[in-house]
Amino acid sequence: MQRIGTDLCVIGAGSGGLSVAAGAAQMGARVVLLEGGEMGGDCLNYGCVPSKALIAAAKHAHAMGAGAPFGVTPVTPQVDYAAAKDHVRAAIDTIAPVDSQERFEGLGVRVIRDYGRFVSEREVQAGEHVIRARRFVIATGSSPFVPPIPGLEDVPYHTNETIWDLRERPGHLLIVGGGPIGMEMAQAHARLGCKVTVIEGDKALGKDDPEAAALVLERLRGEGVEIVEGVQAERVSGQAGAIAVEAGGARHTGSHLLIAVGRKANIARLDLDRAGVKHDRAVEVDARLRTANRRVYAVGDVAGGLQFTHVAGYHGGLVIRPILFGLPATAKTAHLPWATYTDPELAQVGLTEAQARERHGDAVTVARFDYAENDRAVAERKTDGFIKVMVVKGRPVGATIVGAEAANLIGLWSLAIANRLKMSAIAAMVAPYPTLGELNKRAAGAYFTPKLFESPAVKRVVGLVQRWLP
Ligand SMILES: Cc1cc2nc3c(=O)[nH]c(=O)nc-3n(C[C@H](O)[C@H](O)[C@H](O)COP(=O)(O)OP(=O)(O)OC[C@H]3O[C@@H](n4cnc5c(N)ncnc54)[C@H](O)[C@@H]3O)c2cc1C
Ligand SMILES: NC(=O)c1ccc[n+]([C@@H]2O[C@H](COP(=O)([O-])OP(=O)(O)OC[C@H]3O[C@@H](n4cnc5c(N)ncnc54)[C@H](O)[C@@H]3O)[C@@H](O)[C@H]2O)c1
Repeated sequence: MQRIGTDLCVIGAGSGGLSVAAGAAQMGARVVLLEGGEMGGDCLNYGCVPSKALIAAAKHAHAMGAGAPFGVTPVTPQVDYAAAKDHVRAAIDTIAPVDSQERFEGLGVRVIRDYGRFVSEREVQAGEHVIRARRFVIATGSSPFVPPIPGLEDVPYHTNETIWDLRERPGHLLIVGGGPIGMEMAQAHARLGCKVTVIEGDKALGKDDPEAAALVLERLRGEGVEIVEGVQAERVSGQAGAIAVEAGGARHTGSHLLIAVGRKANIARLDLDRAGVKHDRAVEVDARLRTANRRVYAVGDVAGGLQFTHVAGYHGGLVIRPILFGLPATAKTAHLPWATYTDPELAQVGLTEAQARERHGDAVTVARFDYAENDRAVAERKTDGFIKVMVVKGRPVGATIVGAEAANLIGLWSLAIANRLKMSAIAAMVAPYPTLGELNKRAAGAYFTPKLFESPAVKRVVGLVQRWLP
């Protein structure tokens, strides 16, 4: 057994752990980083990167059949599904060096490729090493939750960890779960030529604004994706190539099955009780991301809040302050955006309209602008969509965008909320013409329109000034 003494031990080399390790090492701390699986974690290997790469391939396939309104004869694309998966692999391989053991060792981090578990309040064991550290950061992420559906264990199924290795194109992909994973994969596979059925126990994209989600679902249905809502998958049967899912009294049959019903925090291997770290289904943290053990922090998916790469990165940046400098830092959530990369994209930051009305009642004004009124959207035939901004006392408290480039557009509202900017600051911005970026400015304009153009007081003032102006 080799004993190592260090300032900081980071457990998990995904989006959160890598942010902490890179920042701390570059600022002079001695850092040990443990990773039991692949460097880069879920996002690089099984999540964001492969999903966005497959979506990109699907977008190309879709475009080949969608040129008619532009005067371009549609053709049925010849999809080589295995080659699309090669593209997915290439995207992962291109990004992998940034998250690699070599790069982190180059930054001065000691990387140990093994799973870690607490053996005391101050020590973690990983293989042949026992690491005693001043501070620990748990950044072990999450894994696909596989529900105990009768029959599932006897049938071949995929999760987000295995679907990227599938090289034969599914004839008919059954997807259980209509959250972001389910819907992104549904549209991508439909566009790559698969028949797709989504079985959703409640409402598909149910965590998002219902009006915006409905627009996405309408598009997916229009592209041939069958979406069955309000029915739980109750039983699974069959074998490779012929699988049946029974749900709500109906039997859905397909060739392949993807389970996408949410995540479970990776805490089972950690022996958290040995460290006095409280946990339920995730590690319990306070607003400063501290656990019940004052030497131990938790960041990212394992901390049980919003489960996104940029949130794990944000957490990582935050905990460096107390760990390195002893300064307090509180995690805020109001400005954290998320996006679902369907076409149209669906993005949210802060409160939805329903949440804003519940919290602020009549004090909320909803400023809205439609893509159909944006000239660039018209030129590109991307007119499906809208932006809604929830405003209280002149400041945005939330924004919902559904439509082309929604994920890019939402960033401005995160900036506004993070810095408590007023709507006047967004209205003062000048966006180049013609861009989708104008949508943000026009939404701010829509907030002021009734105040300026429908106000008798403003009309009276203008009338008065005009009488006296030389
Ligand atoms: C299909 C899919 C698509 C997604 N798309 C997006 C997207 O577009 N945008 C977005 O923001 N988010 C997306 N996400 C979510 C995103 O991947 C996660 O929020 C993010 O990876 C969380 O980072 P993390 O550092 O908390 O955990 P992870 O990235 O999961 O990293 C945790 C690491 O810890 C390791 N580990 C676990 N236990 C131990 C242990 N005991 N000892 C040592 N190592 C351990 C694991 O092997 C893993 O490498 C997607 C997720 C999925 C599944
Ligand atoms: N674009 C992105 O940023 C992105 C993409 C994919 C995933 N993610 C992250 O990964 C997380 C997990 O995604 P997800 O889609 O697996 O989870 P999710 O929890 O968001 O959605 C799962 C869905 O499955 C349904 N469900 C649960 N049990 C069911 C059953 N037995 N039968 C039918 N339906 C059932 C739920 O009602 C829910 O709508 C997301 O919440 C998000 O944080 C992000």
